[in-house]
Amino acid sequence: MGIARALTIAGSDSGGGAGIQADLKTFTVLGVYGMSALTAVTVQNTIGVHGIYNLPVEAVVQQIDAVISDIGIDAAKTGMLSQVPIIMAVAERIRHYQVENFVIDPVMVAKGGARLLEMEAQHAIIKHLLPLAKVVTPNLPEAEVLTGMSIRTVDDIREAAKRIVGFGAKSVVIKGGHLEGDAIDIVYDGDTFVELKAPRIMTQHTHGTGCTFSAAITAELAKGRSVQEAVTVAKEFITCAIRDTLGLGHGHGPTNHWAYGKRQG
Ligand SMILES: Nc1ncnc2c1ncn2[C@@H]1O[C@H](COP(=O)(O)OP(=O)(O)O)[C@@H](O)[C@H]1O
Ligand SMILES: Cc1ncc(COP(=O)(O)O)c(N)n1
Repeated sequence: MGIARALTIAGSDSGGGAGIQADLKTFTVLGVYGMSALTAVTVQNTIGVHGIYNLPVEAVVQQIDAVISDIGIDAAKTGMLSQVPIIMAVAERIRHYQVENFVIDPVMVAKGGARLLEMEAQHAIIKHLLPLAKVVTPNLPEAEVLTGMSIRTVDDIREAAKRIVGFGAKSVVIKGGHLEGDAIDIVYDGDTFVELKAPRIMTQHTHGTGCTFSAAITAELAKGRSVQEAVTVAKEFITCAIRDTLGLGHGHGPTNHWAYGKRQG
């Protein structure tokens, strides 16, 4: 068996903390060969999103075809998808190649408030993409948009998880990064609920946490791990990355993608 291979279909973050850059760094640290299909170029740093240039849908499809037909993949994930035609095309290619280990991070809005997905594209994610997902990783606001619910309590989170699995995703991780108290994520596979719990780290450097977390899940699935094993490693990975801060930039800085590898010795 050769090296595990993973593809990220996402936007570029020039600041290097989120998007394609976070995904490729995470794949690398976890020992997985990373490839990318770029959907958009963002002009971004730790202060905010200063510009967005979407790529033509053909460019996205051609990148996916080029790497899968030649190098092959063991898992794929999506991040920023921007527009309905890109979502439709990605869904079609994932179905065509029968990608089983498919992780969707339903990125909608950057931490600073800039929209990374058009409003009308939210429904396209539900209809075309979620039924293909092995794991979908919404944060709380994204889970609210996907379900149309307002989520306040743990019972609400469980109800939202059931609805999202009802859309056809095999499993869901609803991330509690936006709550107060411990950083608790709820995993649901249509059968059982599992809590991933870590202490909340007081820091403003959480740019790219969602990208990094979903990339770690993807990397572990690419190695043949189960969903439960993959989310457990990913939680450890993101907790280390937030804790061992790099302190870069003047705003919301990136996490430290090397921290987990150092921890392993
Ligand atoms: N301050 C924090 N301390 C510890 N864990 C955190 C913190 N902020 C986010 N996390 C964790 O990081 C992961 C990504 O969550 P979140 O930040 O909610 O995603 P997103 O970037 O999509 O908004 C989750 O596992 C969440 O619990
Ligand atoms: C290109 C790109 N993709 C995704 C995010 C979301 O980042 P976060 O993980 O902080 O929500 C981002 N800011 N930029």
